[in-house]
Amino acid sequence: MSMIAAFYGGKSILITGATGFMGKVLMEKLFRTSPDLKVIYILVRTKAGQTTQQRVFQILNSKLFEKVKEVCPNVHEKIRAIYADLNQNDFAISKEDMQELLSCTNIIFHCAATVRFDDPLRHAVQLNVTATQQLLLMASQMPKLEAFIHISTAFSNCNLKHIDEVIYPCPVEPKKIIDSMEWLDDAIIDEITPKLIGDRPNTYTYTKALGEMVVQQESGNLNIAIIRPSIVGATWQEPFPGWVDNLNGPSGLIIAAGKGFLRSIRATPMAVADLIPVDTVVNLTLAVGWYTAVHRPKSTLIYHCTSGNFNPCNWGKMGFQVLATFEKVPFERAFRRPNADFTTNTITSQYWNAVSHRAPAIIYDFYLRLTGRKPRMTKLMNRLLRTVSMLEYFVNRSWEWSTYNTEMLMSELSPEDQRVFNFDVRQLNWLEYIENYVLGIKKYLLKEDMAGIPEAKQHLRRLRNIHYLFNTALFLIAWRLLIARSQMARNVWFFIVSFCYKFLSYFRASSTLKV
Ligand SMILES: CCCCCCCCCCCCCCCCCC(=O)SCCNC(=O)CCNC(=O)[C@H](O)C(C)(C)COP(=O)(O)OP(=O)(O)OC[C@H]1O[C@@H](n2cnc3c(N)ncnc32)[C@H](O)[C@@H]1OP(=O)(O)O
Ligand SMILES: NC(=O)C1=CN([C@@H]2O[C@H](COP(=O)(O)OP(=O)(O)OC[C@H]3O[C@@H](n4cnc5c(N)ncnc54)[C@H](OP(=O)(O)O)[C@@H]3O)[C@@H](O)[C@H]2O)C=CC1
Repeated sequence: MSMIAAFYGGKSILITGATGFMGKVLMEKLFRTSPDLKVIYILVRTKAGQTTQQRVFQILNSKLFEKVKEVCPNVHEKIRAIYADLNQNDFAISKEDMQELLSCTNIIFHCAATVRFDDPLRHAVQLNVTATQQLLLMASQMPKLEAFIHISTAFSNCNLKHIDEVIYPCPVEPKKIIDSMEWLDDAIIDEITPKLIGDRPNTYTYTKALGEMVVQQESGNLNIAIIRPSIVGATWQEPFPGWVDNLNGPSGLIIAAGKGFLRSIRATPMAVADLIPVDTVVNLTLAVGWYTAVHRPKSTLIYHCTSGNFNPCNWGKMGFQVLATFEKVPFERAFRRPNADFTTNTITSQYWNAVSHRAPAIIYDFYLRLTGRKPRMTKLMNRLLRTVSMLEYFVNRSWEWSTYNTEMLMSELSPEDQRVFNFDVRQLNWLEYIENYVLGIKKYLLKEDMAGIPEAKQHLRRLRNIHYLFNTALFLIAWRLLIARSQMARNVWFFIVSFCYKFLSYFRASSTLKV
């Protein structure tokens, strides 16, 4: 019997960010392994015209939850969606709901965050710092609370090369930052943002670091742990391989490459691609929840959920395997044939951006205009290149994360728990994982049918022929222009033609002799 699964039985669990990528997998695993848990409270806001109930209904009826429905048929009754907006005071939770949360919650998993790299500082602080502070305040009023698990990121201190399982202070206290957001206007905040984030690349990593400081400062008597995952990718094993439902991390770029939009990227092939499957993160999170509640460590423990020091994969290997998978299972209606060149040189990268990205977009838009349609490719390409430029920071560096606490926890688990809540990435086969990841993107994100693969392959063959034709035409035109202008080019041309003529004559003569 799994001790961790048994621990969550009968518990009331509060999850923030349950509608997000990680939150959904966390809920799924909890229901599947501990179907006798009492209730999962989730804080949900309304979005895209959907009520909180409709959002929950949609999640429970998704493919991800198919196994859960077999193990826990009454899952609908065990999930309690509470309307909440983490941007509002007291999260805009009603008095009755708040009362229930305060009096019943046993465990909190705080996953909600804004993960956008370019969020204005005010918004990122509100969600990643102030909301964390408010949740801690709520937690301190929960008499039955056993553990508070905060999800941060391994990149919260990405300005350092070696990162230990400790909280590193930021120069300005989070409380001061929170206060200043109340009275500074947006223009001034924008002006001071680069100074505040310092050598971090964006507001996301900076505010996640501030969030950790808040957790440390406001922990009081709470039993707290922090989890720092690296780049979270599709599921490795559970509930099935390759599940993914958003464009964050590498997923968006894999689509862009598979559809032939992204053909080159400024990335260091030997830099470590510190990907971590989402089910691995969830298994570690649940194990940490159990350990923190049962063993009550004296201080706040931080757990790095990374792959680099256990089983490293680099961007070159990843890119190669992604392309190899496109050969077997191409995406439908590609714009160009998939091909991704990694370059470390800024000038080469700019050259490829002009030749492989902007020029084809301009030509295609010209074609759209000619055929009476609205041009759109240049706009799309500009957005893609902006996205790529924001991710470049992470594909040109390697980090070392110490994993003492994660390894300690692994050794504390029973063999059964090590199996059911496996977070040992040494067992992960990267080539298989990346192939499943690409397949998962095709199935669950792009919703493409596997039956369409022959047609997609046919389409790629057509694109290859167009590519050859286009290059030949371009070469002939360039050559013709050169011949018209340069005596040297004419001489070379006559030399080649006469050489070919002599070769053919010799070949004809020798074949006549044989007869
Ligand atoms: C063979 C090749 C293989 C290549 C593999 C190489 C992979 C390298 C990947 C490196 C990843 C490194 C991630 C590091 C993560 C740090 C860890 C964390 O904690 S961080 C936690 C993880 N957090 C993140 O990863 C957040 C990253 N994302 C962002 O911060 C923002 O989306 C944005 C600033 C990039 C764009 O903002 P903005 O312009 O305002 O626009 P919107 O947001 O509204 O979207 C615009 C359009 O772009 C689309 N799209 C969206 N995302 C991506 C993507 N990743 N990619 C591509 N496309 C993407 C989106 O669908 C939309 O399309 P459409 O509707 O117009 O057709
Ligand atoms: N994905 C990754 O690569 C990594 C993620 N992490 C961390 O893991 C955690 C989960 O990330 P992930 O699941 O990928 O992120 P998602 O963007 O998929 O999910 C974010 C969640 O936060 C919720 N949320 C955002 N704003 C509000 C708000 N104002 N009120 C209520 N809820 C809100 C979202 O709700 P809604 O659906 O309504 O928008 C959603 O449920 C985050 O803390 C992130 O920093 C760490 C490392 C890597």
